[in-house]
Amino acid sequence: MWKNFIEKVLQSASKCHQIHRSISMLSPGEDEDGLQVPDMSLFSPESDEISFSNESLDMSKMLSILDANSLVEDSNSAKVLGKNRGYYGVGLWVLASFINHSCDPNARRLHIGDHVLVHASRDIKAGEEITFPYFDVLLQLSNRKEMATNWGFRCNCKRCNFEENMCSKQEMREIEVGSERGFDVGGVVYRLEEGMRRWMVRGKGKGYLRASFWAPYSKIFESQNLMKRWGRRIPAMEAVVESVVDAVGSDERVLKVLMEGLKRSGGGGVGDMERAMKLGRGVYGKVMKKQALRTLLEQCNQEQS
Ligand SMILES: C[S@@+](CC[C@H](N)C(=O)[O-])C[C@H]1O[C@@H](n2cnc3c(N)ncnc32)[C@H](O)[C@@H]1O
Repeated sequence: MWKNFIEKVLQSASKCHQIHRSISMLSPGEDEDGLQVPDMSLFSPESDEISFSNESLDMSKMLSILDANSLVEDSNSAKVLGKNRGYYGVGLWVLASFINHSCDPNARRLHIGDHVLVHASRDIKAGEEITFPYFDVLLQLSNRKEMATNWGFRCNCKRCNFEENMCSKQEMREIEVGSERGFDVGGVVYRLEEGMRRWMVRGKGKGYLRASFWAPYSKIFESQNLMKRWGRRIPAMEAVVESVVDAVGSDERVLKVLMEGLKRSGGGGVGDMERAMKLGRGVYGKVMKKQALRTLLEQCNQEQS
């Protein structure tokens, strides 16, 4: 699929000046300091006239650009999954290509047919850079660093910097190793919560670390036995979910744990549902996808008529 995709894009770029020009504006994944901010008019529908290109393509630049900017129909980007994976779909969306990665993202993307919608996953301040995750951010710092390194960059977001400081603590490293082994998830969560209390980690910092150790937290919340065994020594699921969503935005996996927990505890009343809807406001499921697709199609029809 990757090969077909590359061939199609190169063919379109060699035929159409507009396509060639807009792809050439994208980052080849390195030496970004020399890149110019493109004029927004390049992306306006008026500049969409087809004009034939007779410029020859700089193949190696084009390939680097496609490598650094192509997305797959998944939360991961093509570069993270590897070119030889059987994707369900892979594409290049020029405007979305200007969005950088952050482990503390404020947006998500949703693929609908051939369209990609980028939507806020939490409140965004005026002037704040829009970022979405290129890879799973519910992972601990060392794993995220590895993925960013594979991509060819170092994430310098608020969360990574905060965790970099925390991870210099010997105890934190032990918690990381415990989490990687995956045997004693209760012990990992208990040690982390105790550590955060002693190190006086509050607010977003707590959410960042809980997001990084989401795997052990979710294993406990999904198991009645573990919940019984650890009881009050670990925080309530609702409090953990709330802090994770507040720190890194909504995620289907976090909401799933919340909904299943509410069902088990006999919750799920109107108040619970309202809270769950509020926490899940950055996640759109199949129904929303269908509605968005319908709206897109209606708009396309209106433009054509
Ligand atoms: C899809 S482009 C993103 C937009 C690009 N930065 C630009 O200015 O056009 C992907 C490339 O951006 C850079 N990048 C993305 N997120 C980054 C981050 N958090 N820190 C540093 N570089 C990043 C990497 O070089 C990556 O290969």
